[in-house]
Amino acid sequence: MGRKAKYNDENRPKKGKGRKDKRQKDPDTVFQIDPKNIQDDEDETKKLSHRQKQRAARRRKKKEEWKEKRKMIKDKKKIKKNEPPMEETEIINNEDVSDDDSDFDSLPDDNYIDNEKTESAEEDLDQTNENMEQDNNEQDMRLNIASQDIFIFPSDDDINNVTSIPEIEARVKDVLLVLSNFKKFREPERSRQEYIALLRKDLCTYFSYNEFLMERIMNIFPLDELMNFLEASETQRPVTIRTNSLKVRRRDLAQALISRGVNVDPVGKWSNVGLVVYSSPVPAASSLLPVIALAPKENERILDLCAAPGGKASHIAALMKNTGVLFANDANKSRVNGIVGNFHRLGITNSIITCYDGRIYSQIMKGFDRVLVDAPCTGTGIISKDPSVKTSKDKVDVQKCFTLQRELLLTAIDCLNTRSSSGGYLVYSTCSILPEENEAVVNYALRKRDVKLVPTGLDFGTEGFVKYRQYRFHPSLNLTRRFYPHTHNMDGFFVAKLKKFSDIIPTSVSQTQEGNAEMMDSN
Ligand SMILES: C[S@@+](CC[C@H](N)C(=O)[O-])C[C@H]1O[C@@H](n2cnc3c(N)ncnc32)[C@H](O)[C@@H]1O
Repeated sequence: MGRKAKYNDENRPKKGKGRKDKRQKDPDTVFQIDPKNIQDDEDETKKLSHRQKQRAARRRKKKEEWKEKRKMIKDKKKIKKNEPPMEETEIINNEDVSDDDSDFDSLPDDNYIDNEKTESAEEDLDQTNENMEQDNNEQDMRLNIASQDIFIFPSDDDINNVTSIPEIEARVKDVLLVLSNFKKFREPERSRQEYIALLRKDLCTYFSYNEFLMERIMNIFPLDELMNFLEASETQRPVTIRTNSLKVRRRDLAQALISRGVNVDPVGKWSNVGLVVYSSPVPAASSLLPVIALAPKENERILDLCAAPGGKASHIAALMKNTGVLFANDANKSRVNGIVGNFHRLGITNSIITCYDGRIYSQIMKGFDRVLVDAPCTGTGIISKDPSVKTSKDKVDVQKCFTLQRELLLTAIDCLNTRSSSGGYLVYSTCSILPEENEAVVNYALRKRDVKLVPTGLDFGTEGFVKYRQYRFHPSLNLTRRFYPHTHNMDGFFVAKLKKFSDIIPTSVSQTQEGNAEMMDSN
């Protein structure tokens, strides 16, 4: 017997182990930036390989050298001040070389201070003690750091000849720690860029990315979020299915699946057709988002410009309740055949399926109430599904993608009917997380056509970038939404919704805007 699906029942009593146990857990973050996690040398030596021990020895040696340097600098300062009498200087030096704080407290003062000394000598002594105390505090602070495992920047040989993944993992943790408090943990002669470059190299090895894509991803996220994203992209997102509301209600579908032993749950309050499946392979929750944002209405004329294999188009048809007309287009003929098959199976009867290059669609047909552009992209949001993205995408791929995306988006806008009584809306989406394919493409369309961004209607997701590195986008780009595997437990995705106001094609564009666009082009 399956279990009954109960919706709208928030107070359902908690049951013991069961399907909830199969929920995908949050990603385990191996890399945590926590100074407390640093081992001292002794602990470390117990677990280390031969090469690691050699490195640890070099670290200790370097530490000693640092201590010596500090001591010399301090001694010089003392001499400059010309304060303490000889024996006190010795005491200071003794204390100075000691690693044990208790040395200072236990100094037999009386044995070292001549009772015959003048008042001014006593004042000198007070001053010296004060200095010593200060030095002591400083040293305490230093020792706190020294008692931890200070990360010594590796030599080129060490960088290039890492032999094991645990070594890389340890080094990534160390570098993250240094970067988390750069002033405190850096080596003075090393720049932040050097640590970042080392981190990038190690992350590429650890997670198997090429340097190009890793650099792009590192530009998007702060370090702690970066690690979460990389970890989350190693794990497949939960499978989500959409109820075909043309044939069945979600409640009945869930019941049918549960009675066949499939573990399902509603995907979330934001969708009334999605079900999360806890043990099988198919599309992700993010694919529901663009259609929810498009908000198709009955009896409208709607275009899905890049529709194959028809996942989102069939969702649109269902929301239209098989009324109006849905044009489902794709440039790829064999993929178009997939749409035909899927539409038959799903009982969709309001559609016309076409196979054109989307970039010329406005020359074939126009006057749509709504258009969806679910654009072809680099797929950097779905790395967990297609890990080849990690190594196969380069600068040229990104350029090719955003050039095509811009052209498709402009044509899609031209296909929209400005005078539509119910619509005039367009949704642009990608499964990429790169701003070049998302905010920059939409920003380009804002300059080239008479359109404005409007809220997506999705009440979750993070805001699109208005600023990204040195680039500045139109402030309304904050209305677009980004979705990430590590924050929303779904594939990486981008959704923007635009409203068209007229067929006017703006000609004059401010220099700054053009400048930004050129920067994105040359990026
Ligand atoms: C992200 S997929 C679309 C997925 C689809 N919306 C769905 O939900 O099933 C992008 C699609 O764009 C199509 N495509 C690529 N270049 C195109 C072009 N110039 N015109 C129209 N479609 C194109 C690809 O064949 C691919 O099927």
